[in-house]
Amino acid sequence: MTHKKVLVADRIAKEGIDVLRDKGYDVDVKLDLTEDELAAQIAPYDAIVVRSATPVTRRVIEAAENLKIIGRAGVGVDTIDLDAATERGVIVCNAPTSNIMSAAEHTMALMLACARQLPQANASMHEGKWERSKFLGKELYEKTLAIFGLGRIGGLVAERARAFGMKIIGHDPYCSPERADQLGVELFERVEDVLARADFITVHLPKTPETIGMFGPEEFAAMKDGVVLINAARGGIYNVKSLSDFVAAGKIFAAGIDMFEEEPCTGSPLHEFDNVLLTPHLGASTHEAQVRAGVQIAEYVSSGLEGSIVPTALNMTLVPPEMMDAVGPYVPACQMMGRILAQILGCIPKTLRVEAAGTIANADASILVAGALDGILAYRRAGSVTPVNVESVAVRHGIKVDTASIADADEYASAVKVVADGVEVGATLFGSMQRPRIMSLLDYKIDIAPAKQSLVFEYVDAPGRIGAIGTLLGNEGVNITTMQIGTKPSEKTALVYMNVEGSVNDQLLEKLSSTLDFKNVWSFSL
Ligand SMILES: NC(=O)c1ccc[n+]([C@@H]2O[C@H](COP(=O)([O-])OP(=O)(O)OC[C@H]3O[C@@H](n4cnc5c(N)ncnc54)[C@H](O)[C@@H]3O)[C@@H](O)[C@H]2O)c1
Ligand SMILES: O=C(O)[C@H](O)COP(=O)(O)O
Repeated sequence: MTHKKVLVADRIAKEGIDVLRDKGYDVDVKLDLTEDELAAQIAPYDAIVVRSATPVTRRVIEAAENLKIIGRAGVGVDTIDLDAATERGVIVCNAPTSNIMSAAEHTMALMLACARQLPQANASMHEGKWERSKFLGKELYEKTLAIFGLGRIGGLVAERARAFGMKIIGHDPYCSPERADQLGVELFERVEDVLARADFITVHLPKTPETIGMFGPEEFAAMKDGVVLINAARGGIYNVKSLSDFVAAGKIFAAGIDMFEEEPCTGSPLHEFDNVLLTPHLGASTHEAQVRAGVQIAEYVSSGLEGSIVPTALNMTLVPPEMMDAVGPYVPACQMMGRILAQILGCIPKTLRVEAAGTIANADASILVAGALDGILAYRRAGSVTPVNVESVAVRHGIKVDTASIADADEYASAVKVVADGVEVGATLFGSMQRPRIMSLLDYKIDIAPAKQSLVFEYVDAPGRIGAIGTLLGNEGVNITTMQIGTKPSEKTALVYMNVEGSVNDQLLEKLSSTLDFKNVWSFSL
């Protein structure tokens, strides 16, 4: 009998490797492979386990003929090409709670070390000096700590900082007021309001296009003189060049940096300063975190290889066969509807209702809710929403969820409707590939297979509107590939859903809105 093969490409705890071997897998540990070497050797493996040192690139994934699952023994998956994995049907999962306590404790260690100048004092002692007056520090007590990103690690840091008597403020557009209250954090909507108030600032954000470079010259200038800055999240959230300029100018008392844009990092402008405490990505480097990460990822990888639920799958939700048969094909449709609602609402909704109708009316709706919530939160979260974490994710974001079973799906065999803060979208599946098709939007009846990019217009119905939209888009080089019109005769309004190709930007949307008198115009990227 041939055994499934697992490649462990980064250092993980022996306990994790033991779990994989005990389950009967052939486990090879090959460390420090280059991309070329990994691409050349990956073909026979069913699974690969990595940390942050070994990127799993598109090239590696495309060379992986048997790969079913990529396991990240830790939190961040920014070194894994999620799109390439999803395209190839390869599950990507992580161990998102394994090292958060260690990362939070490392953050506190950096804060205290910065505040009391411990590295400088230690270096001075090792040089045989006794310089008591040189190292005058700051207390944490009664200082204001600003936390950017109030997720798992940000929350743990808030709890710990409270024990030091700090006042805690924060910014996280996706954190509910209830969670902020629970954590004792005063939330601010605007970044600049937080910057001006903080004595200490720590970031616990994922690496996204929004967060990379989130702190540049303007933000540093808006901070208090003598601020202490910590980054144990991802390199580049503080722009390194401008951070070093502000350290050089004496604006910043100290900085504690655990993460770098390029790793390994053995030289940077920050290396010049004694009051910048640098650690080589050590947030998760504790015995306890490594055992947890190794064992958890081994269990999840095994679940994936055996076809069971992988609770932390980031790019797909695996469900048991009986559930999958009934509602599984609706998961992508629910994710798509969630993404549409997120783009209409522009914020996380307070209420979410999922109605399953027709032949799926009596199936377990948790997977549909998970799909819808996953879509709504898709742009913001590091993790995915699955039936396993759906309840806690909803509570964490302050979303009240309810579900309904409707026996009759009108002219369809089955359908799902998702309503967020009163905004409705419905979909059914069509064809042998069971592709999602939107059948209603904002209670307008339509019937369209959504493309990657679409424009939606709601307006008071009158002759010539579609022609005018078409002419304007044509003039701007935007091609309409399909469209559907829905009307509400009683309100004398209409909605047109257009799949489009070409460059749709804010200027074009503004031009459309100002030239033609619409009730609403939306651009969706799916
Ligand atoms: N130093 C280490 O070794 C180490 C260890 C573990 C995790 N990490 C990193 O720490 C970071 C946080 O991890 P986590 O597990 O707490 O993640 P998380 O997903 O639980 O929390 C991230 C939070 O950031 C918020 N957020 C997203 N975009 C935002 C924005 N533009 N502005 C404000 N808030 C925003 C999200 O709403 C969320 O609450 C990640 O980058 C992770 O990779 C580092
Ligand atoms: O995202 C993470 O889990 C941390 O950054 C730790 O990364 P590591 O496993 O490479 O130490």
